[in-house]
Amino acid sequence: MTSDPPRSDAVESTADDIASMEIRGAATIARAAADALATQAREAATESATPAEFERAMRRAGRRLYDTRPTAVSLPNALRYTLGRMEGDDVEALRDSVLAAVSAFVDRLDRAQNDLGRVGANRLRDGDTVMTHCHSTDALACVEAAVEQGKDISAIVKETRPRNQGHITASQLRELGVDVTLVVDSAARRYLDDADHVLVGADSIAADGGVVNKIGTSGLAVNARERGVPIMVAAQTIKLHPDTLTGHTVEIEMRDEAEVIDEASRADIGDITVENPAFDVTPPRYVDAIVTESGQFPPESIVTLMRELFGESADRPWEGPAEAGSDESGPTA
Ligand SMILES: O=C(COP(=O)(O)O)[C@H](O)[C@H](O)COP(=O)(O)O
Repeated sequence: MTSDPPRSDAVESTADDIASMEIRGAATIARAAADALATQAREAATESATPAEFERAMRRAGRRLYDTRPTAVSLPNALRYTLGRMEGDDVEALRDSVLAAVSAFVDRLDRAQNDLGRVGANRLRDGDTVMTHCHSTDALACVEAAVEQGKDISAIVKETRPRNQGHITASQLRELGVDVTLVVDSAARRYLDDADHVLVGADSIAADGGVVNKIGTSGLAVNARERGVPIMVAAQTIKLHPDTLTGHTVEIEMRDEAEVIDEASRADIGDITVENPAFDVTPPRYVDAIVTESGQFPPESIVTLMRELFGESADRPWEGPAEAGSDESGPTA
């Protein structure tokens, strides 16, 4: 029986932080996972006697990161990009290939966010008000670029229960000098009359143009459409979910009920079921534009971009041959 290669502390702590949402948001998760793999590669290079052992250590690390949260496809796409470029005949070459891939991936993330910010900013006019939901660095990049273009932008920020990521958005918008009005989620429809755009990010975008984002996005989009407010989704292309090309659906994470209600209140109420889905799917017909680093797209045409980027299928390089005694046994999907 082969024993498992050691996993870096950086991988363990990054995985724990992603699961507990210390590290959160699709783009930030992708970057953290890539950085953790770089550390794993450096450590595995000193610990592995053979190239096969190195590859196994990397796959095992990838699998640990993959298993943290299921919905943001930026995470498997980060693993795909970095582990998919692992190559070489000896341990040093393998290590260097992973380090080069991580560095290229992180550069790409930075560039993609800046580029999509400029595309999104072109949709915003001087004096516009955006309504936001949750906290999206891609969405904020659009506002930041608009402000840099000298436009005066205001924001109505939904608090985003249960974890109030709207507070992070409000604080970062204030740092940009944007006027912010914070509202509870249920006040969104009332305040849509004051908004010129709904501006949200995405955790995953399906081949049919459906947008998976923080729970509450779909209701906001339906209300916005009814009010005639355009819905703009800011999402770099690592948010495109290649598995949906072959008919797979995106798994929606269900989180702990303790995020919704404390134990004492629950005991007072009596025997109830509490559900806490973290994300929902906004059908493409409610989305006006998906803003990416490659330009803006109507949701229906996102499939073409997805095919260009991924072909017809997506590899899962964190999955290797099943090995006895290992926790990296074959595909689960
Ligand atoms: O839904 C969320 C975050 O959910 P959670 O807080 O549960 O991770 C964000 O809108 C997207 O991840 C996009 O973020 P970004 O644009 O930064 O990738």
